[in-house]
Formats: sequence, structure tokens, C-alpha cells
Amino acid sequence: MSLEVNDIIKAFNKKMILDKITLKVEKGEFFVILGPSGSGKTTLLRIIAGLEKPDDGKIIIDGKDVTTLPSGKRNIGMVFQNYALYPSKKVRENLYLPLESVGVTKEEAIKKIEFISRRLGIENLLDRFPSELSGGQQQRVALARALVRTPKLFLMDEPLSNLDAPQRVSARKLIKEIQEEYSITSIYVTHDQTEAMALADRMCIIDQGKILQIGTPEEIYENPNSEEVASFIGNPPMSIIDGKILGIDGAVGIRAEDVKLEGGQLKGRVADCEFMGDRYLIHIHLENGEIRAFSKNKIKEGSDVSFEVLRFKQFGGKS
Ligand SMILES: Nc1ncnc2c1ncn2[C@@H]1O[C@H](COP(=O)(O)OP(=O)(O)OP(=O)(O)O)[C@@H](O)[C@H]1O
Repeated sequence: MSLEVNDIIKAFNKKMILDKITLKVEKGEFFVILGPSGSGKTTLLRIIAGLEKPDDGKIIIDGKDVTTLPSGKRNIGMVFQNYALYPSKKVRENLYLPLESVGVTKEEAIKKIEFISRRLGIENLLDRFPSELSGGQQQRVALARALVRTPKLFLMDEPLSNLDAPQRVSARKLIKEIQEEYSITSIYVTHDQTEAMALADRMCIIDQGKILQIGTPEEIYENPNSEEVASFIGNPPMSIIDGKILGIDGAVGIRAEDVKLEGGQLKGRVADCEFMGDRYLIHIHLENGEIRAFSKNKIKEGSDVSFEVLRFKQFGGKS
């Protein structure tokens, strides 16, 4: 199933929330919408799902305009932050209902429920009510419920937010595996760039209701098209500083891995040294800003360091 979002506009109380959003997701693609809190991600996903009406623009699924089609008729699976399981029904029934509604036989349904429950590690929870589950368990059940009938279009809004770090990594892997196995066109909303990078075939960065950039994670990491994107992507993101120190007009973005400590012409003072496990992240205070670098060794705060910039990205300015 392919999806086109064409010039979507949405305002709440006269405040523009989505400002002409246009994007295209190919059949079988895993597309991530990444942006800070309040940027309009959930609103966009709700419009794609048919849970919210746009003020203008079109949603096209497989070439068909579905802008006015009710959510139930769009053949999509959804997992939202509030998982909305049926509270009066046990997990098994929660998983059975979506299958029943598409006419799957009882035997086939049992097999599918068993399979997906095993994959998501919820096979021991099938006879419990949602109120008897932790937030993370409810989230896994919600994922299972959305996946059990292998939807053609799968919409996820921060579906792993209640899982702890190891569970997140394994659930992430599982979502990707199932998505690839069944070639489910998927749209995944998150504010977590690590998650976005790990999952996306392609992704977009959205901020204040506008798309800043669309591309593969590699393209966006390597070639952010603006200071906004550059200061959002990467761990840590690029340091944005005045290019003057490199003899360049305008702002430049520099990744920590592209700064070589010791022996360069440039000088600064260590403002902070953070332990990252396999190395240290050094914050270097410059006359006109701050730059980050990695170091194998701990460096004392307040020490003077020299460094060299191996690679940078120029933003604006005259070249
Ligand atoms: N029903 C509504 N009525 C009024 N304002 C709304 C409504 N829904 C969302 N908003 C506003 O729209 C903006 C975008 O909200 P949205 O939930 O789409 O952002 P988000 O990027 O998903 O944020 P988060 O990551 O925090 O969930 C916010 O300022 C929010 O307050």
C-alpha cells in the first residue's frame, strides 16, 4: 500500500499546526516522522489514520483519495501512545477481535494469536485483563493487536515509550522484522532520533508543522540541509559555530568525530568531560561558542587543548 500526503493544512484555534505537509511513502517502506514535542507529528498521523480532518489537502492511499473516508474503512493498523485496549476483555479476546472483524476462521485465529504472542513475549498474559498488565505489557499487547491481522498500512505513534531500554531494542527489532517479512508499509512517529535512525528506510524531520528535510537516515546524518536539522540529528548533534575560526563565512556544523584533539592549530578550553562508556565527550569552550570532540582519555575541566577540524558542513554565508 502506498501513501501520499498532499499539502495538508491543519490549525487548532487559529494556530497553524501543520503547514502544507507533503510526503510520499512507497509500498513496503518504513517511514519515520521525527520531530520535537509539539511539532505536529501526532496530528499528522491522526489525519493519515482518518481520526482527524485536515483543513485542506489530500490523503491518497494506493492512488485513491481517502481524505473523507472514515478510519475504519482505510485498512490500517494503528498503535498510539494510549493503547486503548478493551478493558473488559482479556488479552486473548483483544487479539481475537481484529481477526474476527475480517472473517478469519477460529483455528486460523488461534494460530495467529499464538504466533504473534510468542514473537512479542506476551504468551503468558493471554488470560489476563488489561488492568492486570504493566504499561510496557499493555504496549506489547497493543502492538500484537495491530499486527495480528497483518495490516497493509501500519501507523505507530511512539509505540515503545513505556518499554525499558532492553525491551525497546528487542521490540524495535521485532517490529522491523515483521514489517519486512510481510512488507507492511509503515509510518512511525517518534521524537527519539536513535529509534528513527535504527528503523527508518526513509524519514522526515518535522518542526513547528513544517517538514525540514526528507531522506534516508544516512543522507540526513551526512548532509543535513539546515542548522535546525544539524542540531537535532546525531549523538551528540553537530556543534554549530561561527565559521570564522576556520576562515569561513557563515555558520558551520561540526561532528564530534570530525574533531581531532592534540596537535592542531585551533585552541580552546575544556568546559566539561562526559564519560560515554567507550570514550569521553569533551565540550571545548571557544572564544565564540562551543565545540564537542571525542577523546579516548579523560581530560580535566579547565585544561587548554588544541585541535583540528577534519570535516565540516557549511550553512549559509558566502562561499
Ligand atoms: N485537539 C487539539 N486541540 C487544540 N490543540 C491541539 C489539539 N491537538 C493537538 N494540539 C496542539 O497541536 C500541537 C501539535 O501537537 P501534536 O500532538 O501533533 O505534536 P507532537 O509532535 O505529536 O508532540 P508530542 O511528541 O509531544 O506528542 C501542540 O501545540 C498541541 O497542543
